[in-house]
Amino acid sequence: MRVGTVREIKNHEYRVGLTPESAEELVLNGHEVWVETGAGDGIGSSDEHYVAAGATIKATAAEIFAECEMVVKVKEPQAVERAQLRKGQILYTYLHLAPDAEQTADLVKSGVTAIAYETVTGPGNSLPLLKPMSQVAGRMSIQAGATALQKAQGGRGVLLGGVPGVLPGKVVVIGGGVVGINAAQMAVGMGADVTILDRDPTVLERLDNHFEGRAHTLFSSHAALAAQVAEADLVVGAVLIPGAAAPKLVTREMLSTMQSGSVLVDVAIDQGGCFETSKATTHAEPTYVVDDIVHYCVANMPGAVARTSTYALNNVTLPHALRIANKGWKAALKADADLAAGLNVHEGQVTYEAVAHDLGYDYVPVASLLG
Ligand SMILES: NC(=O)C1=CN([C@@H]2O[C@H](COP(=O)(O)OP(=O)(O)OC[C@H]3O[C@@H](n4cnc5c(N)ncnc54)[C@H](O)[C@@H]3O)[C@@H](O)[C@H]2O)C=CC1
Ligand SMILES: CC(=O)C(=O)O
Ligand SMILES: [Mg+2]
Repeated sequence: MRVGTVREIKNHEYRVGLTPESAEELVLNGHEVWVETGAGDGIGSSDEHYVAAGATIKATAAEIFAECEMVVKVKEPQAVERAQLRKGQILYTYLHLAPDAEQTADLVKSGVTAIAYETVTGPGNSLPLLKPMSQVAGRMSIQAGATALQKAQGGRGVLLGGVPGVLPGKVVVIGGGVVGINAAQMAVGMGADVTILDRDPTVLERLDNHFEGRAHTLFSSHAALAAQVAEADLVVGAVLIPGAAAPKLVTREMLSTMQSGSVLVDVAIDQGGCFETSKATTHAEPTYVVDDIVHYCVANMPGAVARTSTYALNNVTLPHALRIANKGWKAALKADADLAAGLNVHEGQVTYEAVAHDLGYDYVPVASLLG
């Protein structure tokens, strides 16, 4: 199969779909790999690195979209990229379709076979292709929040760890999954006062055991959440209902109960965000203020630490990319129900139930396409 990867064009996105090492593995499996010139610059991998791995460098993304049977990316295709997708082509990348009607409509129209990293499953309902980026974003959320809390950034001037004789800042993490535990880990490490809310008793128990008293856990009722948010210096939004738009848990009304200059970091923004006042921002302009509360809502946080993130991402995406390239998408999905869960759109049909439900498309189960 001819597999291609392009330079990412989302704002300040420096990751790349295939590292030179991944390109080499595809080549060793008998595939042809095309790479857009400069695609690896953001991770310190030059065109020469890719050539040494056996890949062919192409001058434009257009050649790759036109000629490759599978395009491996990181972020959802932008409008100019979507216009180049076509029937018979596989797109393998993050998509986050449920909150993105425009992208979904374009993918449906294009006829492309789109496999979303974020809905590929693993043992015990895990999301192994989302996990490493959630680890990165969870850890970064506290760095981002701590920076935003500084006065010059519009924050209320609180140092999360406090100092001897002054109380630490209060961090509230909503959602205790992968993002949540990594955020809490960083906040605890800085010496903040940390509370994690979740609705899943198993998750709460796991967190309680993990932190051994260094973080509090709390069932995420509306009332408990409202009370915690009112007292927080930093709130991290880390909920997920797989594939679906995030529930709006922090309302605009709740902002008025918070202290001026407090900070909201909405990591769940890629699924639409879990604060009513969230709107996606970019690394170039990561924050904005609503009702005196600083909002940080960057949808591609891991892009800022592109080298760490690209290698972490390739570790989990490459094995499936190899299976798809070796067997073809249909046989690969038929052989692996976890990979089949990644198919979101195929030849104009929406094959992921939560996306179909949220955006009003007919739902076509993947199994019905595999024969
Ligand atoms: N902005 C960015 O750059 C990135 C964003 N993400 C996003 O972060 C979000 C979280 O991802 P993960 O931690 O991997 O998901 P996860 O599935 O590991 O954890 C989500 C948690 O939310 C909990 N939850 C669901 N409803 C809740 C409610 N009403 N109150 C409290 N908790 C609730 C679930 O029980 C679960 O424990 C996802 O939307 C993911 O796409 C991930 C990586 C990068
Ligand atoms: C998960 C995601 O949206 C990202 O890594 O950018
Ligand atoms: Mg997005």
